[in-house]
Amino acid sequence: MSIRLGAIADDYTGASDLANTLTKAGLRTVQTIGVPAPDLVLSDVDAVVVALKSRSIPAADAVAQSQAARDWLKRQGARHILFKICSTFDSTDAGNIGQVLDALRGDLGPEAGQWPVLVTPAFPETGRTVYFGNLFVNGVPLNESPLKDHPLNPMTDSSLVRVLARQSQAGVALVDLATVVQGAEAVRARLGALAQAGTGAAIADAVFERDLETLGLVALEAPLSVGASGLGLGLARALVAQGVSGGSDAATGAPVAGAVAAIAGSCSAATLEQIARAEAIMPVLRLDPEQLVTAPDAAIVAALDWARPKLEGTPVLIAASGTPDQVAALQARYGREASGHAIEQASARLAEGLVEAGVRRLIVAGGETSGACVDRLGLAAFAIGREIAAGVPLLRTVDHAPAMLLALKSGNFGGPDFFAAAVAAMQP
Ligand SMILES: Nc1ncnc2c1ncn2[C@@H]1O[C@H](COP(=O)(O)OP(=O)(O)O)[C@@H](O)[C@H]1O
Ligand SMILES: O=C(O)[C@@H](O)C(=O)COP(=O)(O)O
Repeated sequence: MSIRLGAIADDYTGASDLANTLTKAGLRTVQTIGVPAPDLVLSDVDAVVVALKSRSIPAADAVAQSQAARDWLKRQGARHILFKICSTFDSTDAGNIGQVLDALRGDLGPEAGQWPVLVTPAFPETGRTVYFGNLFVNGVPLNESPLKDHPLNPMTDSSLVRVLARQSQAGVALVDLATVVQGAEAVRARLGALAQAGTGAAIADAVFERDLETLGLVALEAPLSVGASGLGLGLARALVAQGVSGGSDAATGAPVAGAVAAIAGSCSAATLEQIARAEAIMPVLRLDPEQLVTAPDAAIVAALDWARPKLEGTPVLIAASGTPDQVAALQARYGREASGHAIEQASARLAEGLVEAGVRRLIVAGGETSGACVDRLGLAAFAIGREIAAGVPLLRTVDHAPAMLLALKSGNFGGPDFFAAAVAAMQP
């Protein structure tokens, strides 16, 4: 069967966030891990989100993987492709949002000139709004928010027109809120004028969901857009209004028993608070991040020895996460990429060890961390279950024995009691 919407997500938590939004809006949605094998059978599916781990890899690799995902989605019939980026625009001047946008747009050939690509990370449900091209996180300019201290993509400029212009050759302009609130016709007119001027990409302001509905309607008329779950919401609502699906239920299935464990690799302010709160309800092991870099084998053996005897009686949480000062100190000693990569790989090996020890319900906090864990576990696709917190659905493995439930949490998402909520949502 033909799908109507294809999405390429640049990380796994972002993919499940988008899949959650599309499902809630009424599209029957599947999340795949990477470009699916040719034998994956899709039936009764309106939207597919291909999850890549391409946010913090060399731009050329991100481009190649995104093009492969786009080609697969188009073969499934997708007429519109959403490149799902982070609602906090996580990227560096080296990429990868602009470079992937340029490549996907370039592949459109002469058609590209008609369509400046709409770009907006706005996601009001989680406090991300864009005004005059500036991104606000819960009312705080991006460069003053906790994202300024992100271990891999510190965001130090809230002007997305400037940020994207440093990454893209497309020529970047703004569709301002005054235009968006006038409705779809005004946005079309603005994009038409930008196309005439040779502009290839437009950051679109959006503060409320109705702004994203307008943008989704217009974006759907073009082959490509770039945004976070808010734009996904707009696209989904436009499709549902056109009669696509309109009756999706989150996936249910046989209860999954087996031990429950959580791994945290996000160093976001939200996750640090969630870990502290989890200490009141479950055993929490705080790993020594330096040991994870210098002597990971010993650290992993010790952590699994700590966890195994507890798993039968209680969920456990194992956290590498550190404060901005601790992260900065580790990075000064071992380098940003090397320490991030080493800790991700150690987290992935812990996930594998926990599953070998009987864990069937796994919570992971952190996008890159989730990517590393899911890859190590060899999971291919997820059905989308009920929402645990805004942007975080319960995931059920597809075609995987034994069946597992997962929650892949973006570092920034979830309330202070997220771990308790996730454990409760996984109860049979
Ligand atoms: N204590 C630490 N010091 C330095 N880096 C860390 C530490 N703990 C985790 N990391 C790394 O920080 C990065 C967090 O990124 P990610 O998992 O994507 O979280 P988020 O969802 O908050 O962006 C990962 O590369 C992870 O390995
Ligand atoms: O759009 C968002 O904020 C999320 O879907 C997302 O992409 C989060 O990324 P991480 O914080 O790296 O998990």
